[in-house]
Amino acid sequence: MSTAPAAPGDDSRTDPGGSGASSDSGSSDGGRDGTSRGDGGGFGPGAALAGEAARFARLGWMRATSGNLSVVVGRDPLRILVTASGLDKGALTAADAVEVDDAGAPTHVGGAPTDAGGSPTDAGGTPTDAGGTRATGGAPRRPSAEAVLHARLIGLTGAGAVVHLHTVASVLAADRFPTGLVLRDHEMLKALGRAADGDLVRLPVVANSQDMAVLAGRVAAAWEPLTPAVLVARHGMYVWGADLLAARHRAEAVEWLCEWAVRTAERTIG
Ligand SMILES: CSC[C@@H](O)[C@@H](O)C(=O)COP(=O)(O)O
Ligand SMILES: [Zn+2]
Repeated sequence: MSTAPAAPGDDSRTDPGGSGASSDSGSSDGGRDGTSRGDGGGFGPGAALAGEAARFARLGWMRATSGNLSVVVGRDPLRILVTASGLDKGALTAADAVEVDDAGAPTHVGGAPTDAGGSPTDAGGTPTDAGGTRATGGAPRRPSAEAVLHARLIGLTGAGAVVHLHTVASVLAADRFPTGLVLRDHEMLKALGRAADGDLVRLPVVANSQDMAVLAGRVAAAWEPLTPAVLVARHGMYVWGADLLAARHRAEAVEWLCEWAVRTAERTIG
């Protein structure tokens, strides 16, 4: 007898081994598997995404439904839980997340299995017309429009979590430093895993695109192995880490550095 696929927000299905628990800054809020208790209530990756999103939203970094977060829940094959699209990121619940594969395609659509392209199928693999990924008893949910980019970054970097935030300072910095934000001699660089003295760090900047394949290609071409962030012009930042807590701390550092750079440029250049 085959096992029924778990609902996308079903946190009981968490794969602790694949959740990115090997944080470089500890596990999230005490959760042994790095998935933590989130503000959305409960434990597991869905609750962790909701909790992180609520935290970022309180900072004003996920306004107007912007931004999206993801966490790895399995490695073989790669399975990623990503926030659902179009929702208020300050008010997510544990069920407001969708599991996707290494290409960013939903693995469960309408609670049913999918084919290799993410299209819904019946138990025998015949395509069906189910409309969207559905948490148990809930409304249909689609993965973030930027799930493809999350999957690409996780595949490239081996990260356990990715955060995408629409912060004002990251957009201002990308405007001001369109060829990349070069930084050195900052204590805050240590939060990015870099040295505080003499280490030249460049945050890459890429042009925005509404075509996720194009944007993912730009980010894939621009990212640098020692620098866990990319700025997207007129859009925001992508930051990654071993788990959600590491990604959060790095995002906070990127925001701090962007704000410093922009304010300093205003003061010294005008
Ligand atoms: C204010 S809409 C922003 C979106 O277009 C997108 O950039 C974004 O960050 C959120 O998309 P989502 O599909 O909700 O994950
Ligand atoms: Zn965005």
